[in-house]
Amino acid sequence: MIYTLTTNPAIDMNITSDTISTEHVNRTRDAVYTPNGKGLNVSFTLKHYGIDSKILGFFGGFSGDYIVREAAKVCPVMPVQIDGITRVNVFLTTPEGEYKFPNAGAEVNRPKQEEMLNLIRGLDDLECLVVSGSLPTGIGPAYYDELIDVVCEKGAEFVLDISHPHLRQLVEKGPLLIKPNDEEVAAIFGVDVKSEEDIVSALHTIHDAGAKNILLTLGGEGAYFFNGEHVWHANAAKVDVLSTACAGDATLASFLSLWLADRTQVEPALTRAMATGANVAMSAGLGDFALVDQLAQSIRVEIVE
Ligand SMILES: O=P(O)(O)OC[C@@]1(O)O[C@H](CO)[C@@H](O)[C@@H]1O
Repeated sequence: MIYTLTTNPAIDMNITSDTISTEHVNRTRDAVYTPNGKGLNVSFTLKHYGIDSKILGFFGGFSGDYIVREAAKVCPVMPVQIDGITRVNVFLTTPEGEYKFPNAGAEVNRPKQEEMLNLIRGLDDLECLVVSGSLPTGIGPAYYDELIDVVCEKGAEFVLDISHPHLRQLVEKGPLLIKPNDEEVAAIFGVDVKSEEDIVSALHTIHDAGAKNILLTLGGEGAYFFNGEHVWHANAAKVDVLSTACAGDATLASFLSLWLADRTQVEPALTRAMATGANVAMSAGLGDFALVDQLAQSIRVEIVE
């Protein structure tokens, strides 16, 4: 069974405003509220493609209750209940572009952190843990080591989609897959990714450091995948972007939906990933995936090394 762990879930509030000014009241419209957080988005997208997963995370307050209730309609949820209130993240679309305001998240104290570690220790069917997103208040980066050590003790695999600088050390623990973007690769691994030559070299550096597979996303420039043998490139579908929130999570999940079960299926997995990510960027939240097949027609995947 795949489990997703969202250390810092959120209700995403997507709103639109024609103006953004400190001088006037900024009236907003078209509010869309969705139960989210990076790992939850992965579970929802996997479910769309017929792959079961279970959701782990820290949840509290009215917002936490809402997320657990809504998520449970899609996948089993195993919450660790915290005392604070799960955050609400704001995504504001304006004529100039999108503003993202992720909140820090309610505190998760040490007993709750241990409760999660024990919960994972007790999972008899754990095959792969997807750890996604930021750490809330109260949790330091060493917690990622604790989580991964529990997963490894159980003989399971793990996927990391985190932007914490500690990712540099965590790759030494041999993640099955990491999904950085170009900014994260530059900031965390200190390597430039301006040209294809840079990118291929960066992928080798990260693989040599311990990541078994790397899915490097580059927004409008598409994505690269490296499995230690070959490097693939897929272009990005051209779409009218409404909100990029959730697109990266959907890209990761849709890739996993084909590739986890059969790791030779890189081309179809990358095609599905790029089409799904583009479709999600056309709507607030994850949207309905309605245009994935159509967008997939415009994706070309090639081996570049
Ligand atoms: O603060 P994090 O955990 O890095 O990101 C949280 C978040 O922005 O990521 C998702 C989109 O990827 C949203 O659903 C959610 O609000």
